[in-house]
Amino acid sequence: MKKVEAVIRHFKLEEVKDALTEIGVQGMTVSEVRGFGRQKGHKEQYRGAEYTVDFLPKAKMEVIVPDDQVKAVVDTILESARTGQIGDGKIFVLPIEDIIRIRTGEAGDTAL
Ligand SMILES: Nc1ncnc2c1ncn2[C@@H]1O[C@H](COP(=O)(O)OP(=O)(O)OP(=O)(O)O)[C@@H](O)[C@H]1O
Ligand SMILES: [Mg+2]
Repeated sequence: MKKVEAVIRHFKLEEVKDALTEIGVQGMTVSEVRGFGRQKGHKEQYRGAEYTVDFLPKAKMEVIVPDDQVKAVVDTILESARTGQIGDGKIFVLPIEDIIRIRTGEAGDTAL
């Protein structure tokens, strides 16, 4: 299992969620984050306003999927989150050791 973590633009959240749901993703966690990429200190557009602050608000999406679904998930995020402008975000893929469904105690793949 892998965790696909994507830092994306807020306004893309629904579109990315819908696209991932369509390819069979069963669950996800979303949070509000702030960060910067390689244009640190430069101006970037956010909801029509220009920001010069170091930390820009972004949305972070976390999805745990079986190894054989990682490529489809990454490709889907690439397609649905991209505008082509700087600040589109980034995708991180991390190994996941285990996952346990609290209600039933099921572990591993069956707990996804
Ligand atoms: N190396 C990194 N480590 C952790 N978070 C990062 C890293 N790079 C980017 N991020 C996160 O992703 C968000 C968006 O990054 P961004 O898309 O600006 O990356 P970039 O490398 O500057 O690419 P681009 O040139 O397309 O802007 C940042 O605000 C930050 O939250
Ligand atoms: Mg950037």
